[in-house]
Amino acid sequence: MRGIALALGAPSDAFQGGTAGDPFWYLRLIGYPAPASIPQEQRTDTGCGAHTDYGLLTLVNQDDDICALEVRNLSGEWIQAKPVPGTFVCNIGDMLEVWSNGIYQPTLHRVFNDSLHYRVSAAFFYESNFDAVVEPAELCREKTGGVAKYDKVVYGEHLVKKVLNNFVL
Ligand SMILES: O=C(O)CCC(=O)C(=O)O
Ligand SMILES: [Fe+2]
Repeated sequence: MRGIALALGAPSDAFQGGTAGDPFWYLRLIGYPAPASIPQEQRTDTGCGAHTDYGLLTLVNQDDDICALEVRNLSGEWIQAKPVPGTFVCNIGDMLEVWSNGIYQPTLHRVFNDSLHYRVSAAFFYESNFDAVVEPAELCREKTGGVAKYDKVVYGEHLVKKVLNNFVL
């Protein structure tokens, strides 16, 4: 995050304090059973539907030998994010989009394990403070025509709204 702040022309500690000084981070270990082990009638419910991540930045470590994560490119095509051993997939989150006034765009992604093996991923979500009011930073507004393209968002409210919409409870 320090590198991203510097790249945007901000001080390296721009995400400290009220924005992400007390980050609501979480680490999820996610299991994706192989379809063959799931009863036919439940198969469409498995995996992870298309979404963008909610916070600032996500680091995903996926099984080396199973292609299941797909990302949508700028042409609207779904392409595989093939695992590269020893690396992490890095996803930009919604809060970084708002803060940067759209300079950083979150990538839509989804997961379906179509292999013969159980897939595991470890995803580390680096998020804003739960009660942070995130809005386009002034220097990002200046770089993008001077107008805020996004309304203020309370991160915790955004998180709860998306979780309630993305998961079947
Ligand atoms: O399992 C993966 O590769 C990604 C999971 C994911 O996108 C998420 O939990 O937000
Ligand atoms: Fe995700």
